[in-house]
Amino acid sequence: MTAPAIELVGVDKSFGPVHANRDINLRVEKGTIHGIVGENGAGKSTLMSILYGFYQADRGEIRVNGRRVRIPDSQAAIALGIGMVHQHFMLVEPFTVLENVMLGAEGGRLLRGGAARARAELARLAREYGLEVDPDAVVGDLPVGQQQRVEILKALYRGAEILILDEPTGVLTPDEADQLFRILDQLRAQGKTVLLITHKLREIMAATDAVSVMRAGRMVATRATADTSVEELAELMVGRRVLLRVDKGPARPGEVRLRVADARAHDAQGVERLRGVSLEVRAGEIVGIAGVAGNGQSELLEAIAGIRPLSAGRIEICGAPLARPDPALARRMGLAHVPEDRHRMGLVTRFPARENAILGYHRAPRYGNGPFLDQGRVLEACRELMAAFDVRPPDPHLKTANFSGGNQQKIVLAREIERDPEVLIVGQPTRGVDVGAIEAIHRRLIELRDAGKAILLVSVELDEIRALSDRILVMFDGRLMGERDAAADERELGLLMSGVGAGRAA
Ligand SMILES: Nc1ncnc2c1ncn2[C@@H]1O[C@H](COP(=O)(O)OP(=O)(O)OP(=O)(O)O)[C@@H](O)[C@H]1O
Repeated sequence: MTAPAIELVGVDKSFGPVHANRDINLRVEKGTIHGIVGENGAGKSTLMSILYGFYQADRGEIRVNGRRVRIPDSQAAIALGIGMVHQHFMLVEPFTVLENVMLGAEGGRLLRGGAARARAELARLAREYGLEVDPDAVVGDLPVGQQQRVEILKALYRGAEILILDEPTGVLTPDEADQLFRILDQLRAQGKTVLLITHKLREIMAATDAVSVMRAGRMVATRATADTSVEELAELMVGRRVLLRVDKGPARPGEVRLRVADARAHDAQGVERLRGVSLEVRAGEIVGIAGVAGNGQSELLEAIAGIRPLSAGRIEICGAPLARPDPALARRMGLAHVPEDRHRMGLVTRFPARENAILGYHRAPRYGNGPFLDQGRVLEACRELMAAFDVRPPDPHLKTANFSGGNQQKIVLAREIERDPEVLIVGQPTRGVDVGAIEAIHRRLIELRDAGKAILLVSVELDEIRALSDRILVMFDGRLMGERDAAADERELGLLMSGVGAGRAA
């Protein structure tokens, strides 16, 4: 019998009082795709970071291909044939694909071969694994799906036999995700081993051979994928049954609270991203915007939030025009905004959680009088938010960067949602969030709707749009392609999302 590609025995890791990995045993067979699932903060990224040499385990043994190894840093991991595709890509944007792939690769290899050899090797890898990318393209100009291919190519170029992918589809369009899974299949067919971390249980069911479940730092189960189900995995992760559907009654829409009239906006390069968008959201309804990422949804949210200026058109919040692009003004008019990209906009990760919990709201009277914050009140508010959204650990003093990805997302959601806004605009509310937390977030959004709030939801997850929305608008190429109700046929929505179909929304 061949030795497993990876074997962990009794791996343990703490960060101060946080026991992130507890006595982990794991066996990953060679030539398989092995999924790792678990709630936010369960310890998945920590475990992968130990394998990639970012962190050192406090105790335990790592075996690669049957041999006991030490992995003091990422160079050592690479030398052992372990490659990592990060959630946030580690590419140098102004450099070309070829330069990025060569960058930091073993010096000797470059000297012997030079760029021509690297180019030939890149072409071979691209052919073998279906990883086509233009070697001379500037990485910053590529769509995320292609940037991710560059990350994979970089790992393969360094001789990776074992690839770790941490939530690789979070930022991908459905089409890009399909392509990624085809690439993973090819990698497996060539004998490579893939470790896949994802919150999307459907991906686990479709793509993996085996799946291991983590809960509160422990490895609680490993199953052959064929022998398990989404329901069982969800229950193993969360420790209770999870409602995978949202229950909601009919909407009772009231007054118009958000109006966008013929909005046009450009990006930094001068390209028109919003090409005359008009929509209304009433009190007591959720309007969902479906669409493949990059069709103007982000620009629409930013314009409404007062972050991006309009080149034409108008935005009204609670009956009054938003006079100028100013996020603080939009907030005072009754708007709350959960941005799509929490790293770029929602959080300052080097601040402790308590500061992020009031970010943008620090002038509110409840946090003190005049220019001085009442730290006691800030702490109390932060603790309340953390409890309402089950942020783990519920420690207001912890640096935000040290929360797991999903828990960072919960901090932003809690801050924006619990301010009692009249209008809530939310981008990708459950990206990177575990099934149990998705259930809670969805329930909260429906409660807010039923309490008479107007909610505009942007999500690339069609399931999420269909589960929550009372009306669905489909966005394509900076325009709204049509309006459908929540019972709309998935295929029809899919066609509208790809720009096919008529019936422009009012
Ligand atoms: N550098 C660090 N310092 C302190 N605590 C940390 C650090 N890194 C991680 N943690 C803590 O370790 C625990 C496990 O985090 P980890 O990122 O491994 O979770 P995860 O399962 O990957 O979660 P998610 O699904 O949200 O990405 C969390 O409680 C987290 O706050």
